[in-house]
Amino acid sequence: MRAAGVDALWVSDPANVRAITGFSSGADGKVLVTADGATLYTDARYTVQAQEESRVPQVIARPPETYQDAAERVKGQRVGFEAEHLTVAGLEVLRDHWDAALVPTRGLVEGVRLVKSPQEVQAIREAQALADRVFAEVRPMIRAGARELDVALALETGLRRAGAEVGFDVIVASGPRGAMPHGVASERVIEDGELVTVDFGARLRGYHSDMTRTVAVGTPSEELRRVYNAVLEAEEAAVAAIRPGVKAGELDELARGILERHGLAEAFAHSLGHGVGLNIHEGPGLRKGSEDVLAPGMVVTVEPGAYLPGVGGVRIEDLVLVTDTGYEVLSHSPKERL
Ligand SMILES: CSCC[C@H](N)C(=O)N1CCC[C@H]1C(=O)O
Repeated sequence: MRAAGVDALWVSDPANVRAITGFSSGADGKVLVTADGATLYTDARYTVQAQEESRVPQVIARPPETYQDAAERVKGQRVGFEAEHLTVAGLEVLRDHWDAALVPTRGLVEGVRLVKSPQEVQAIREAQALADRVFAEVRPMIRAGARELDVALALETGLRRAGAEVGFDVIVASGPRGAMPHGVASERVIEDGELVTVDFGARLRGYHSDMTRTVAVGTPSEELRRVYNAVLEAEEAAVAAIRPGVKAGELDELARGILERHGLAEAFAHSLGHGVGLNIHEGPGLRKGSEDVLAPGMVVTVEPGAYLPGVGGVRIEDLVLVTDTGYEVLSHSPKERL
């Protein structure tokens, strides 16, 4: 906050509210951070929950009382707000209520969230272990004649039964639908000889897991197998290069270079990966030109893909913890060798 030139910070992003306070209904809370500490603002629907969960003092109020209470604390100060999250209307409300200089800030709390605490790593590790178990149960369902939707439903039910939430809309993209990186499950029936991309995650105690496997149904064409093996080579090489001090952009470049050598540069339509935590997508960004430097305690995905419109696609993704000396792969579901 000092480096950003602010005396106080108004936190409105739900994941940042949760990260600072531990309050799990971040969307219905705000946090004011001042030199004296942090205060959670939420309303009477959450009195008991906030007392149970929050590690910072709470004020139970509804707007406009919320802003009036905070106004006393920020009078005459430079108060940062989260420019990437606060709406224009939200900013107008602050202007109406506060006698303070409002300063846009970016990524202050997100910067602290890049490196996970041991408790956060444990939640992500457990979420991924649970997702691995569910995938092993559901894997036999991925065969000719099954609908993508039914595979997704089985994964979702498995996650919920195991006590987790579904981290994001389950992607099950079979045959030509595999060319859509975000091909959420449809009514399409899987056919023999196809590749099926399955990308899903659990959310446990607020923390996400993320993993993709592309599975073969019967014997796919030589072209599809060639693409699969190229993506696997890129994925394994990028994972093996993970260690503290490496620039995230260099990992993307490494994977992209391998796919380029296989003639698949154009087919790799997204970045190599991203950090995972309270949000499914957070820093560091494993993308072209990223200057983010990996450090122990970061949890990232490595997920190169190749997407061929009208033909199909492949993505292989592991969830990886950056350790003091290198990396630990947290996702353990087997990867097929084609
Ligand atoms: C909507 S959450 C998608 C999770 C997935 N593992 C993922 O992060 N991606 C799939 C395609 C690329 C990458 C992304 O940037 O969305």
